[in-house]
Amino acid sequence: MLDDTLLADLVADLPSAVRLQRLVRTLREGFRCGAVCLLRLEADALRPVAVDGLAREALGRRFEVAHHPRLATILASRRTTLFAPDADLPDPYDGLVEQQPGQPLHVHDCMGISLHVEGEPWGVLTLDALEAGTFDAADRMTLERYALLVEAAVRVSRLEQDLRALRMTHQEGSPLLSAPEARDILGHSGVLQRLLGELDVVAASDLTVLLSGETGVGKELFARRLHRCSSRREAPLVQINCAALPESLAESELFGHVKGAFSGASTDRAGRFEAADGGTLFLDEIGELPLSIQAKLLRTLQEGEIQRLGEDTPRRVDVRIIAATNRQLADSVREGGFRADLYHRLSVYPVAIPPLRERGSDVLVLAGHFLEINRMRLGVRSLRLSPEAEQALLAYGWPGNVRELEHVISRAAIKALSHGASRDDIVTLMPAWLDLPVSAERVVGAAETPKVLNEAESPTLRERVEKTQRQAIREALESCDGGWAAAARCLAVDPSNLHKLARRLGVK
Ligand SMILES: Nc1ncnc2c1ncn2[C@@H]1O[C@H](COP(=O)(O)OP(=O)(O)OP(=O)(O)O)[C@@H](O)[C@H]1O
Repeated sequence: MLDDTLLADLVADLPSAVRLQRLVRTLREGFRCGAVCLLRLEADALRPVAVDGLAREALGRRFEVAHHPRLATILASRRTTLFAPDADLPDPYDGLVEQQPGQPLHVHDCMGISLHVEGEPWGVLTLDALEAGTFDAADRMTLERYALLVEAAVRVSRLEQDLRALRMTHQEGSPLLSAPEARDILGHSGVLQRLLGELDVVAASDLTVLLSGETGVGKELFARRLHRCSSRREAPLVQINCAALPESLAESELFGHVKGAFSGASTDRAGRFEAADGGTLFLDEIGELPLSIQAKLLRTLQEGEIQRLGEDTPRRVDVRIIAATNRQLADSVREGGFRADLYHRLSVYPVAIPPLRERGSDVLVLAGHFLEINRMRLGVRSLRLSPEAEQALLAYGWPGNVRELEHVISRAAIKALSHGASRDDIVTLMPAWLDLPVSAERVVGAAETPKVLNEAESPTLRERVEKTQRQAIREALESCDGGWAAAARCLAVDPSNLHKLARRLGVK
């Protein structure tokens, strides 16, 4: 019966995340245990990719193999490892297994097996039960048989991913992306996953990207991912925070200087543009750049050349720009604090990163990630959230977004310990430790529910790109008083190409 279900899912046309999720559910039902977790090996850590019976925040955890002897033991063997109920090795899921009222607090039976795909260790599968004696020698053998099916499911999912990446390559004429390894942006919500999909495509395009979003939404992580998924990934990603740049130093920081250019310039020095040559320059907090420097930046973007301070000859640079802002730059343009032409030049491909309160239960996945970091940092056996604390996190509005969540969890863990919680037990964080201000409670409204687009409704990539191109051309024309030559310069494209493109897009 179990074999039939697993085999049917293996050949069914399912998204890979759904296939793996169904697989762990089927195994949990088949083994009648409390929790099943499929973890993928990434460098020195195991990351859950599908769980059933564990708290949702488990998906945000990352278990360093060196700190989890049970997982290390499972990984080291090709056979099933069965831990005796009284084994004194700490269980990574202590406190994370969903419990029925009256069930014991700690996991009692645990077994697991390592998984190998194409001859390489891929990860592990673990099964946990809250009652001692749930697993016996026969289960051990059965798990070994099923491990082959799980490996097959993983291989199918991987092939599907490769195929999708390959299709994208043909459509876009770009090199194969390394997207599967770019996994540092945690979250499973539809709104985030769609954005990441879009980001991986735009990464390969070499377009200038303007990332916008509230403070703490992860703009820097997105910029890093864009670089990592681009053909420039082997070249440097150079970052500069425009808000921390005094006007007097900004020009030399960005473009460099020669000896004697100003008092204190004792040697020639390259600026960030030259440092990023061949790679990406990330201009963080671009909205804070002084107006005088904005003009120089615009010239560089248009001409692909920089001039070191004190030097006459320009130097060519090949740099992709990613800019980020937590301001409404269009408002800054209207108010005169930001140049319209630079704004259009930067927002060739604008990406709005949604605030945390619009990402549904991602807040729990991220909380799991920060709980695991704090568990290790503080040397606690297990750190988890009470159901009430989970509700409080889901209900809060997160004006400081992920950064605020990170601080809230770190603070709560320390408070719990300083109020007497024992490091050797399961430390459960209660709402009081989270200390969330009541004023920022989230108002859940229709606007916050991410709309799930079906295939028919969802615009294709080409439609999205064309829409953005149309908008960029209109805005450039508007700011150049309808002058095509000036608009072409503003967009850094050849005027005849601009005419052709505008005709094709119906702008002309
Ligand atoms: N999806 C995510 N997964 C994991 N960590 C995240 C995620 N988003 C943000 N973070 C973490 O939250 C913190 C804030 O992120 P980041 O500095 O990228 O935000 P930002 O949008 O650039 O903020 P600001 O506008 O204030 O500079 C960082 O520690 C980052 O690693």
